[in-house]
Amino acid sequence: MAVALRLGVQSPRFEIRRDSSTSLALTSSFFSSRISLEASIRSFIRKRACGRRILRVNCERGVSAFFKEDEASRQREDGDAAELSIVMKFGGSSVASAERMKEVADLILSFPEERPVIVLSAMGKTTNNLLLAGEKAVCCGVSNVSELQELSFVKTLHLKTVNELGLDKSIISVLLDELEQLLKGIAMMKELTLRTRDYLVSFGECMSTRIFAANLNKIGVKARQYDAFDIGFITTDDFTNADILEATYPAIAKRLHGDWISDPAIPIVTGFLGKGWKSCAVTTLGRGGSDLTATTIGKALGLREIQVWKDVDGVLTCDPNIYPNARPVPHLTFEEAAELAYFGAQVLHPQSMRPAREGDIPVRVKNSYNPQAPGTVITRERDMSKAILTSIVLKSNITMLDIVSTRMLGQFGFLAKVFSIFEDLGISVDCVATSEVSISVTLDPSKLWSRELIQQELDHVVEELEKIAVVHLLQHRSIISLIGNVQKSSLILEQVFNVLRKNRVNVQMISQGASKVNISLIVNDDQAKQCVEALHSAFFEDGFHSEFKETELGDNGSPVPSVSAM
Ligand SMILES: Nc1ncnc2c1ncn2[C@@H]1O[C@H](COP(=O)(O)OP(=O)(O)O)[C@@H](O)[C@H]1O
Ligand SMILES: N[C@@H](CC(=O)OP(=O)(O)O)C(=O)O
Repeated sequence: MAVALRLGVQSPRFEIRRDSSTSLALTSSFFSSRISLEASIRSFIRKRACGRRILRVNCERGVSAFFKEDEASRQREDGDAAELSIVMKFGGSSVASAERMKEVADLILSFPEERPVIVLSAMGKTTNNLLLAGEKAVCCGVSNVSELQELSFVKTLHLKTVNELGLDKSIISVLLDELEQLLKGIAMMKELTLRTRDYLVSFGECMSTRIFAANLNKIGVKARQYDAFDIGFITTDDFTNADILEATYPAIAKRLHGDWISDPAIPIVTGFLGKGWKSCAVTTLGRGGSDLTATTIGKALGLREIQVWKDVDGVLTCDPNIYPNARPVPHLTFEEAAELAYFGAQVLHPQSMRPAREGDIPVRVKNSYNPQAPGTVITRERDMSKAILTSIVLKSNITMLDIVSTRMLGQFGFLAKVFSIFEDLGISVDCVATSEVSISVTLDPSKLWSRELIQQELDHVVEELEKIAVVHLLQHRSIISLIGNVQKSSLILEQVFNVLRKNRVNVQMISQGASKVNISLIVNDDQAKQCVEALHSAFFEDGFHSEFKETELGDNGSPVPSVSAM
């Protein structure tokens, strides 16, 4: 039996067949007559409920019917009304010029079977230049704003791109004028607040997306530009480091999905930006926040995959700027990727894994300069049986505090008191090592990403802690985080200490993350780079896995057949 639902001219055609591969929840009396059904339908709406796709068909006289669909039958039977399938995020390095914008457009079109949502960052180094222009505007005087080198850079880059793509400069000229006005306002006020800073950097993403969408339309691919702050990205009012609020998910799903159904066009969304729920002002999600925009859209729309396109062949075994021999890591779990990002790997925004993990949507990290490279796939689980070390992350310029209780051994409540001081002062802690009477902690240098832990704040912490303990403040330290299989921690640590001993490096603190994917070592800043190089060579280049192939014993004491460093 085939039941065809044909909707009016404003709605796309929709047809459902009742066969073995389609599960429909219908009441037979309702579908007794195909003719009356065709006549009675007014509208339909697709949504997700309990992890399933539901089609709600609204008929005359308020009658509604609900259909449960499986993905395969929906794809097959719903050709022209197919839903958005993936999100593709391109970072600043991927869209740094007109040439790059063309290449990215070609790249998107090389996946004709996909119906992507595109998220873009600002072009190249635009964000940094806008921030510098803002800082200089504070003290340069209103009449000198137009001459600011950074403003000229931003103007020239965008106008040149528009020109080279053969687009009308009116798509960005209003924004460029507004930007200059804003900088003059900053110069007049002699002040750059965090709120103004967010508004200032938002011009980068607003311009890149307008240019990209206009270019797609010019080459005949229908695209629609969106400013994230206008379509439901609702955030906290923590300017420069805002958090996405739950209300965002239904709001952006409704807007993007609704527009797509009524008039399909590739959505081009500004990364990094949101709207504060109380202030209604533009907010940003922290540096590199476009990754988070992409994963948020992925979860909101229940997409099949989230792709983040970078300028490297995926997540690498370490930062290629620290050690050029780094290699791509083929597979990571959400946990590993989150830990890696949190402990300083610039490649992913620290919060970006959360929506992907909650929606259980795979994230693929790819290279827009080398699309053939397989990249890194990040999923909920992976086969850890052969995994030892996955990646090494270095975070420098860390402050460490050694806090020793002045009270007797056995005094309870010491840890609680120490942490309540951090809480009161709003200071977040990275690594912790404790004994009954002493505690060592490292302090997050980027604290909330926006302001450095300034000396004044450090002095304040020490002053408070000295009321209950003897405190040693140790600066210029580095955290080397070893992301991997902590089930194999003895093996990892044995190798680590061999390497460090050979290199005459003393570890000052060691901490094993509760997440079970991270061992952190604290060393002096001036020894850190050399340590990372030596550790990378030992784990990824010097036949570490084959060496252990022969000797390593499994959990039950029997030899482990083979091990690999990834
Ligand atoms: N472990 C790592 N793996 C890959 N890239 C890393 C790693 N650590 C740091 N990076 C740096 O991150 C950069 C890619 O991230 P990012 O600058 O955010 O790209 P985009 O601006 O294109 O989104 C790389 O060019 C590389 O220098
Ligand atoms: N443009 C913003 C947001 C961003 O995500 O950039 P990128 O994807 O180029 O790291 C920044 O520079 O922080």
